[in-house]
Amino acid sequence: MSILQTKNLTKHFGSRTAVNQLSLEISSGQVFGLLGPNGSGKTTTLAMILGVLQPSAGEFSWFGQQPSATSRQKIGAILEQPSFYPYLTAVENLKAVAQIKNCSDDRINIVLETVGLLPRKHDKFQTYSLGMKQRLAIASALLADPEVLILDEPTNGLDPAGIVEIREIIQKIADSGKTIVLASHLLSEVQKVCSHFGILKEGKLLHQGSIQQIEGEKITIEVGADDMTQLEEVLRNIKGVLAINRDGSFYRLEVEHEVSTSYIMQHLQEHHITPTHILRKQGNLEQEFLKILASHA
Ligand SMILES: Nc1ncnc2c1ncn2[C@@H]1O[C@H](COP(=O)(O)OP(=O)(O)OP(=O)(O)O)[C@@H](O)[C@H]1O
Repeated sequence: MSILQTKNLTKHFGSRTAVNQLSLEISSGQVFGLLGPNGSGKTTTLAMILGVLQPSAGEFSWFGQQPSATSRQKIGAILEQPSFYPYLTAVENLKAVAQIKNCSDDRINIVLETVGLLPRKHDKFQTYSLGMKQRLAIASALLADPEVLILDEPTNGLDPAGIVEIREIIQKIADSGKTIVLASHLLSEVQKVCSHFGILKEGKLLHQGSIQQIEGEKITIEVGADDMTQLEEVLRNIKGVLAINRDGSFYRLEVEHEVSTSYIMQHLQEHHITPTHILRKQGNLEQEFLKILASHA
């Protein structure tokens, strides 16, 4: 089921085009990563689909319908760091949020459990670490039990342990059946947590696809040796090697999935070749990202 569809969504700020004819589709259950460098239009896109910013042109629909107050109620979002009261506890802060959102506060313990803050629920907000503050923000976005959760740079400023915690929480929320849209400039974060992604550059959507498709892509093995001519001859006769391309001091081989480095080594040893370099690489978002950016340079 289509959760969000945008058609030629555009936002101009004066003469600057922050989002340029963005058309994308997000389906139910996806964890969709909107990926792009700083200033590429991620926050502006999220602000438009949340009804915070008026698009200059284009349109979008939520749950297959025109955006409305009812559709907005099914969306939980953290666009900016929410302001919590420093002297209130997590529970007291969430009670205040429930009042503002006009929703019941009977899910407070459930959402605190989801973000791992139950044991600290009676501690004041000001005693929280940055990671805990971010987790409380996610809890507040989940309070009204939304179908969709929207997060802008959820791991910004966190240390590696904090990043892992947020990633696990996002995974848990996704496993519970919610659709998640997150903006990030961190490739590894998007690859680890997202099922689908879109790449924005200067407000334009360059690519939209699934992470699985990238990870299932061709395997490459880099091999170098002192005698590159002899190496090439041997490589050409190895079964499972699909293509050989020279890249500086090594060859980049496209290989079938079962081909391992030890299999290549075995063949090289039979011909008394000792590689100076051998490395197996599976398709990853970084390579794909660079390829896509290069093709739009
Ligand atoms: N209110 C505004 N007025 C003028 N220009 C703006 C405004 N908001 C954003 N912009 C510009 O629009 C472009 C896209 O900004 P946006 O914040 O959407 O990008 P982003 O990908 O979210 O980047 P970041 O990761 O830095 O937040 C930038 O050039 C930015 O300077």
